[in-house]
This record gives sequence, structure tokens and C-alpha cells, in this order.
Amino acid sequence: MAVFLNSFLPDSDADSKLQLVDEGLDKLGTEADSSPYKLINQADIATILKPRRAFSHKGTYGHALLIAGDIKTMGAALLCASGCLYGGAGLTTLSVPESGLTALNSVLPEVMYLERKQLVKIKSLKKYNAIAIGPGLGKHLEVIGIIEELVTLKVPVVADADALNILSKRADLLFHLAKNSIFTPHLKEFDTLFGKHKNWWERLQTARTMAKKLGAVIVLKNQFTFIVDQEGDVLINPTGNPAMAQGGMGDVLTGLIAAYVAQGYSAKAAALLGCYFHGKAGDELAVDHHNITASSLAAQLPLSVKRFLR
Ligand SMILES: NC(=O)C1=CN([C@@H]2O[C@H](COP(=O)(O)OP(=O)(O)OC[C@H]3O[C@@H](n4cnc5c(N)ncnc54)[C@H](OP(=O)(O)O)[C@@H]3O)[C@@H](O)[C@H]2O)[C@@H](O)CC1
Ligand SMILES: Nc1ncnc2c1ncn2[C@@H]1O[C@H](COP(=O)(O)OP(=O)(O)O)[C@@H](O)[C@H]1O
Repeated sequence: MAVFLNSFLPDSDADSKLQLVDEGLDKLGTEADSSPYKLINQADIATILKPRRAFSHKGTYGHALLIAGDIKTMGAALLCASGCLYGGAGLTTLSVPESGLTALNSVLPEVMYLERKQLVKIKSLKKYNAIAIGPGLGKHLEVIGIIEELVTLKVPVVADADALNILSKRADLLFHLAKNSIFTPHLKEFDTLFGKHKNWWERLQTARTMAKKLGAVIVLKNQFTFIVDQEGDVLINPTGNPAMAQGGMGDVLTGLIAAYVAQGYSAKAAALLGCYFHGKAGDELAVDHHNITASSLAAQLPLSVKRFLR
């Protein structure tokens, strides 16, 4: 049965009602009857996900650096770090203001700490296999300086929350971020970054144009999250549910996507795996829970991936 794009949008319009959605990602963009809108299925994820290997060690699964948190939003940084930790990165380092150090050591003892002032030693950041920036970060001058340094370093980043709000005011930085960066805006952050939109159809068209222009993956979060790749294809995530509508859920997703980048997946594969398992963990918890906290979702992630592999 044909599936149309409007089924995945909160608003309906003449254009999206006419757009067919392919089931699965296997049709190539060059095929004559291929649609740029594709619904991700279980087989797609099974093709991408690699099992953890015999004789592997923490170095095999990469080192992620997360730059997040401010005095009143330290929780966002901890949630982001838990997404990365439970997402299976070999090593996770969190850079928060020093006032967050005790909380970090108490809540997530597996995660290492990097002082904010160390971030200016920009060349030393090259050792990380993934860098994510944004959850609960604030928009003050120090933070803007960090983003300027990351742009100079020319490494792809996962950019969320306040990092996106800063980039919205600095086109010079936005257009010079390394290719294959991943942007993870929700609706409001997306419109702040790329301008107001009348409806979701228009928002998706902008996402397609901007993903191509920036050479980036845009993860436009919603009930059905849209992963827009560097070719402008829109991959629709089927997992997730309204029990997940609680603060901090996106912070966990940012850490989870960074964990997959650290493990060596491409930007597109990391976004696909991150969104799929984030939603799947939420779906499994929603069987017995009316609503789900972001920290409980993070802890569910290894179970969900294991069940999937079985
Ligand atoms: N424990 C912590 O430390 C936490 C820290 N956090 C961190 O704090 C920082 C600021 O986060 P924030 O929640 O204050 O602002 P932001 O996310 O811009 O939302 C503002 C308004 O936008 C709207 N809106 C949002 N999403 C929407 C959607 N999908 N669809 C439609 N509308 C949507 C909605 O407006 P409304 O619809 O209510 O008018 C909402 O009220 C950020 O860095 C984050 O990482 C949080 O993660 C929470 C846990
Ligand atoms: N009703 C819903 N159905 C499916 N997923 C949801 C729903 N509500 C929220 N989510 C997911 O939770 C996350 C929320 O992200 P975000 O708005 O950035 O939260 P926060 O800033 O509080 O961390 C997104 O990944 C989104 O897809």
C-alpha cells in the first residue's frame, strides 16, 4: 500500500499529500522511481549496525568529547554524557564548568573530565574520534570562542541546542564548520537557525537544501524524526512515542549520536543508529511506563540494542 509523506507530519498540505515515501533505504537515488523520502526499517538498521568484536578493547570503540553544561543546566551535560556512555563509546570525556565536576564524578564515574580552559589547546582535541557540543551550554562569550576554535580545527561535530542558537547568529561559523557535521535541532531551533516556516513541508525543503549546502546531516527532531543526508534525502525514523516528551531527551540523543561517530560510523549512519535506538529504547519502556525520564531511557539503550541483535 502506498505511503504518503503527510502521514509523518503534524500538519498536512497539498504538497506532502502527493509525495510517496519508499519503504526502506535500499532504493538508490538514481533509480527513476525512487523517492527522496524513505522510511527506515529494521533491515536497514541491521545492515548498518556492527556487533562488538572479539579481542576488542576500549580503544576500539573510540573516544568522544562532549562540550556541554552551564551552572543551571548541568543536568543536560550529564544526560548527554550518559547517552554517550550507554551508547557504547570506548571512552567518554565531558567538558563542563568546574562547578559540575562533583556531580559528574558522583553520577557518571566512568566519564572523564576536561577543564574548559583546556579546550583552547585546540590541537590536542584532534585525538578525539567524535566531538559533540551544545546541550545546556549557554550562549556566553567563552562558548562562542570554543565554537570559533572548533571551526578552525576543521573536525566534524555534532551540534545541538545552544551551539545551534549561536550558529544561527554567525553565518561565518555555520558555513565553515567541517563537512559531515551533524545538526540536531528541534522545530524551534531549526527555525531559529534557518528562518521561520509556514508548515512542515516547507521546513523539510529547507532542510534538504541546507544539508546539501553545508555537506551536513540534519536531524530534525519530532514525533517522527527526519534525518536529512548530504544528498538531501529525507530518511524518516519510525521509532519513538509521546511518553518520551520530557526535558533532556534530546540531550541523550546528542550523546548517543556522538557515541556512534566515535565508534567509527559515518555521520549518516551514526544519525540513523542514534535516532532508531533512542526511539526503540523509548518504545520498549513505554510498554510499562506512562512517561519516561531521559536518564532511564539512556540506561535502557544497551538492552534495546542487544534485543535488536538477537
Ligand atoms: N536538565 C537540564 O539541565 C536540561 C537542560 N536543557 C537544556 O536547556 C537549554 C534550553 O532548553 P529549553 O528547554 O529551555 O529551550 P528549548 O529546548 O529551546 O525549548 C524552548 C521552547 O521551544 C519550543 N519547543 C521545543 N521543542 C519543540 C518541539 N519539538 N516542537 C515544538 N516546539 C518546541 C517550546 O515552546 P512552547 O511550544 O512551549 O511554546 C519550548 O518551551 C538547552 O541547551 C537544553 O539542552 C533541556 O534539555 C532540558 C533539561
Ligand atoms: N511525542 C514524541 N514522539 C517521539 N519522540 C519524541 C516525542 N517527544 C519528544 N521526542 C523525542 O525526544 C527528543 C526531544 O529532543 P529536544 O526537544 O531537543 O529535548 P531536550 O532539549 O529537552 O533535550 C527528540 O529526539 C524527539 O524526537
